[in-house]
This record gives sequence, C-alpha cells and structure tokens, in this order.
Amino acid sequence: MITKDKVKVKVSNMTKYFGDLCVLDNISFDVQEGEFLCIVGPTGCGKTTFLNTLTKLYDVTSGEILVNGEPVDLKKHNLAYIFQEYSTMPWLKVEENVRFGLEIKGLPEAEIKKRADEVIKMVGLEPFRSYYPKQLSASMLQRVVIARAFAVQPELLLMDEPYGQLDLDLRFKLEDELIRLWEKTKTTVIFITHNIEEAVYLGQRILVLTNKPTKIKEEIMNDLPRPRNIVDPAFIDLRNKVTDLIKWW
Ligand SMILES: Nc1ncnc2c1ncn2[C@@H]1O[C@H](COP(=O)(O)OP(=O)(O)OP(=O)(O)O)[C@@H](O)[C@H]1O
Repeated sequence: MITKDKVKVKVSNMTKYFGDLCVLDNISFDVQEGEFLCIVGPTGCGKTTFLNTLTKLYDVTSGEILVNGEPVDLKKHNLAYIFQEYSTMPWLKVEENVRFGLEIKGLPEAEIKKRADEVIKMVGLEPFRSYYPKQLSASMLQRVVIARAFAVQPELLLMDEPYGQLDLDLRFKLEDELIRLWEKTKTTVIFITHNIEEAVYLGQRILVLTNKPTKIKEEIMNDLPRPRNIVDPAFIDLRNKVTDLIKWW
C-alpha cells in the first residue's frame, strides 16, 4: 500500500522543449514518500529527460518539480541516480567504490565503515570487497552500483533502465534484490524502463507515457502481492493491460 500522507516529489505542469522540439508536454504527477513508481514509455519520449530535469542537469521550460515541497537542491536533498552504464570507478576496489559517496559527504569514519559493511553484505559482495571492477561480472558490477546508491541512504532513488543490458536471469536476481532493499529501507524509487514485465514486477504504480509531445497516457495501480510471479494469471492480465496501452510501440 502506498501511504497517501506525504508527497515526496511533485511534478506540476512540467514542459520541456529542446529548441522547437516539445519533449514533455505539461506533465503533472506526485510520487508519495516510500513509493516504488515505474515509468514506461516509447523510445525517445523523454524518460531520461525527466530524470535529468529532476536532477537539475536541464532546466524545465515551464512548470516545476518539487522534492519535499521545495525546489530540488542537490546539496540538501539526498538523491541517488543509477543508470544503465556501470558507473563504477575502475581504479577503486569494491569497498572503496561503496565508500566514495560517503567520504564525499564527509561522514565520520565509523559511520562510513558501518554503512559500507552493511550494504556490501546486503548485496552479497563481502567476499569481493577488495576486488577491482574489472575482476567482476556484469551482475556484480551492478550490485556495486546498487550498494553505493543505498549506502548514501537516499531519500529518492532514481533508476534509468538499470538492468537494460543484462540477461534475463541476472535481471530477475537484481530486481528481487532491489525489492528487498526497498522493502528494508523504504526509500522512494522512480524506476524507468522499456520493459513492461519489469514495470509490473517492480512497481506499486505505473505511469504509461505517450509518444512526443509526451503526456501521461494512464496511471495504473499495482497491488499484486509480493513476491510477484510472472506466470500468475493476475500478473499476466496486468502486463497485457499495460501492453495494450502502448501497442503503438
Ligand atoms: N540535450 C539534448 N538536446 C537536444 N535534444 C535532446 C537532448 N536530450 C534529449 N533530447 C531529445 O529529447 C527526446 C527525449 O530523449 P530522452 O533520452 O529523454 O528519451 P527517453 O524516453 O529516455 O529515450 P530512451 O527510451 O531511448 O532511453 C529525444 O528526441 C532526444 O533526441
């Protein structure tokens, strides 16, 4: 269940143009605190642009995005962003990669150690803490990225097709791991994907976007119990419902 008592992210009448190209067209929605929201939409409709606007890489053309009721401030709001490319630092060992963000935040050493130990354990990387990224498999690399994001205890976790390049088995494992971490930490997650099955597997709510100029086509609530089963008839029904909405892909 999504608690309706606190809005974490408020997107109001947000429009984004690049030159003459209208990408996001007067979009409004809220994300509740602790919610796991998935956003699906066709290629090039502006999913990444939305996240880049949220993280202030781009300015909105009009409208606004608020976090905790105020304009996003990267110094104040504790955001983490995970995208498709494995953004590990190759010259740092696993543990150092995980500690990096905590050191930048200037946390005391005891706290850094505690948090790093905890997340490394949570993602099952303990035996590999002194390995370098080049010694790790794709799934382990993505685990390092996830551990690093959770270590900063983000109030908002933004994920942009993080498992897009992985094979099916790895994707399923990492999706389960993500749900476990989310259930434990109750961080707010916005997860962008092309993959309808992934959105139905993960999200409490799914926003389906249109082609450009992009609007929200439909908002779908997803109360299927967890762990979800992709061959369960109710799961398949919901997956088909989302697929029908985006048949023009
Ligand atoms: N910096 C930029 N300058 C000009 N146009 C841009 C810029 N960034 C994105 N666009 C355009 O905005 C549109 C949306 O791009 P965006 O990458 O946000 O889409 P997306 O939904 O994330 O796509 P995909 O599903 O392929 O990842 C595209 O037409 C893209 O070419």
